[in-house]
Amino acid sequence: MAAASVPLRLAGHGLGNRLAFERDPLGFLLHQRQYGDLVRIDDELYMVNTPALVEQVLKNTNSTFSITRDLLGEEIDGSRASEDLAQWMRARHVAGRGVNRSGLRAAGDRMAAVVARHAEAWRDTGTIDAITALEDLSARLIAEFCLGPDPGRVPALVARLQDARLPGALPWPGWAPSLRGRRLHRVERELAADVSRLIEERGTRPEGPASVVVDQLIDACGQGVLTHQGAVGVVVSTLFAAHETTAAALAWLLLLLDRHPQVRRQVVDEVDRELGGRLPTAGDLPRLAITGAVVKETLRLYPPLWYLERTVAEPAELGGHRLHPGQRVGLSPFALHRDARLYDQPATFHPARWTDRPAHTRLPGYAYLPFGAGPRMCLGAHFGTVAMTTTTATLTAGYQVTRAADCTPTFDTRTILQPRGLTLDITDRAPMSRTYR
Ligand code: HEM
Repeated sequence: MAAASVPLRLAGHGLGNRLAFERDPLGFLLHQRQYGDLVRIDDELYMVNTPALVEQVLKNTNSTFSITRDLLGEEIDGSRASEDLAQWMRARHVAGRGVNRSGLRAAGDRMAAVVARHAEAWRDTGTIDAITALEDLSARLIAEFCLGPDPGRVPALVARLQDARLPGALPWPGWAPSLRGRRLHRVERELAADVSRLIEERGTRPEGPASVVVDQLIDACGQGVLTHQGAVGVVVSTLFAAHETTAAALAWLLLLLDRHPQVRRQVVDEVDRELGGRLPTAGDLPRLAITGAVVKETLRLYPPLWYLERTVAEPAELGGHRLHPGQRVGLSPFALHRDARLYDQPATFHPARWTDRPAHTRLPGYAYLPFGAGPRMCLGAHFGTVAMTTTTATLTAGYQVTRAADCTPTFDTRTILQPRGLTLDITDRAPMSRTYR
């Protein structure tokens, strides 16, 4: 491992760094890298900037380093001995068995039909707000996947939970955050109640179509591995973690295809050649190599989770520097993915880097992290990739998706990384190309 640099304060004192981080988070993350592999932002926060140090932090999460906020931003006890952590790890293990490749194969075959239905409605409207429409789609995809073909109000409640969490564009008055917190908890309770009812209904009527995820959870509850509340919790967290990230990634992907018509042409040719006008199934995806590379490259340039953080739980040494419990360590997939030491022309959208001379054959481990890594790696990495590839193939096969002339999207980093203000025009590609209708 390269020796870590002396930790540095960029702007002379810690507060300056914090303000710079808040003002322009992405610019700050790219800027701080030049100060070394391990950079001190202030007494509390350090950044790691190399795959080797990132590996040390992510691999040792749940022991030396911990996650101290849940997916909704609430504080939790993530220490090694915590019962909450043990319960979460059991629940994620069981849910993970349902999110595996065989569980996904059946769901993947149904997925394109859901995308096609949404796309027709978008085409009828003509113009869509990308984030709202894609969140609606991904909430539906993940709700069906977790809970079966009839997830009731769950997709709509997931969208409401998201709204309740997002800070407004204007600063909040002092009393407002507690109002927002109350609203967030109300929607969370409603969502948990609906999920709980759907799991119970499935438990009493085990015949008929359902989802592998919910059946795995019910089995685990029956064996005493998991409580009913634990099963509900993992579904709520999964719904929430899945829909916003997948929607943001798809929005970036559609924006990139609009900006790079020659790549779009390659995707259209591949989809026409491999699918011949029908909807994609899970079995088609391995042959959609260019589409898959576009998905990978989008997640490299615009990883929705652009910044990850851990709290030091036990005395640690990182890059030759001692860290103490309570201090925090940050790492940025966004900055790592744009590091010229790891990627040629890192700021260029170049999907062929994943197919022509596969970048991953030369990349060190922990250099490509859209889904994180280690024991807390994303539970839905495979589902997210399948959902993005299926959606891209279905949309490009049938429709022309272009950025509306009057919109200028900007970087939104308030929660995950999204193209704020992206509006898309959806029209039929060519009547003959849509034989699946
Ligand atoms: C393109 C889409 C997605 C991206 C970029 C993404 C990214 C991530 C990342 C980076 C983490 C790790 C956070 C950390 O280390 O602190 C994570 C966690 C998680 N993701 Fe995803 N995700 C996506 C889609 C999904 C989907 C589809 C699901 C569910 C099927 C899902 C479920 C989860 C869960 C449950 C966690 C928490 C894991 C834990 O803390 O143990 N994600 N995601």
